[in-house]
Amino acid sequence: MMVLPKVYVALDCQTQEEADNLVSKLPAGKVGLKVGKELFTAIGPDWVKKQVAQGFSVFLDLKFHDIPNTVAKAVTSAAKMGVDIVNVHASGGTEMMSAAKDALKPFEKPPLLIAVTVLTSMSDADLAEVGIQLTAEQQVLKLAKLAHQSGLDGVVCSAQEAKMLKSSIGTSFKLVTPGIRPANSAAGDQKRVMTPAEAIEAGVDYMVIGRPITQAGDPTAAITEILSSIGE
Ligand SMILES: O=c1ccn([C@@H]2O[C@H](COP(=O)(O)O)[C@@H](O)[C@H]2O)c(=O)[nH]1
Repeated sequence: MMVLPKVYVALDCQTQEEADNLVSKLPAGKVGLKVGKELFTAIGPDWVKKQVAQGFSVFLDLKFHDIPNTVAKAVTSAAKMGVDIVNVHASGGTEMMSAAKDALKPFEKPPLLIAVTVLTSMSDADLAEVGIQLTAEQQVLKLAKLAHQSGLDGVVCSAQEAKMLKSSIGTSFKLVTPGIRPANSAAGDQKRVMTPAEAIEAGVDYMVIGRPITQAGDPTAAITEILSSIGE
C-alpha cells in the first residue's frame, strides 16, 4: 500500500467550480481530498475519477449504511473509481461490514475500508437522546471492536479516542479523525475535537479537516500552517 497523506481536506461545497477552486489552492502531493455527500451528490463520480487520475489520494466519505448486499455493491463502485479510502457505518453490523470487506477482495489495490463509529458532532447527551446509554468513548470502542472483528482496516472516530483505541485494538488498526480544530478556530457543530498536533501525538493515522481550511480567508496559508504544525 502506498503511503497516504496525513491530512485529507474536506471539500464540502456544491459546485465543480468551487471544488476546482479549492483544489487549486492546496499543495499538490501533500494533502488528500475528502469527498463527502454534499459534493458527491452535486457533481458525481467523474470529477472524483479526474482527481484520482491527476494524482490525488481521495477519501470517498459516503458512510454507506444499508443491507449487506447493497453496501457490498456500493463499496465496489467506490473501488472502481480508484479512491484510497471508503467508509461504511459500523452500526450496520458485522454481517454488513464483512460483506463489504469480502466484496473488495477481487481488487488488486482495494481501498482502505473504514467504519464510522460515533460521529464527531455527537456528545454523550446526543447518544442518550437516540437511546444509547453508553458514553461516546464506550460506544466508539464497542463499534471499533465489531469493525476489527469484521476485518475492516480501521475506523472513523475522534482523535480524543485515539490513544484508547490504539492500545485496545492495536497500532495497525487505522484511525481516521475528523473534528480537527487548530487552536482558536471555531468548533461549529463538532463536539469531540482536538488540534492537529494533539491528534498526531495521540496516534491518529489520517485527519480530516474542512472549514478551518476551506472557510479561511487564505486556504493555502491555513493548510501550510497546519502541515507545519504537524511536521509535514
Ligand atoms: O464523525 C464524523 C464523520 C465525518 N465527518 C466529516 O468530516 C468533515 C469535517 O469537516 P469540518 O468542516 O472540519 O468540521 C465533514 O465533511 C464531515 O461530513 C465528521 O465531521 N465527523
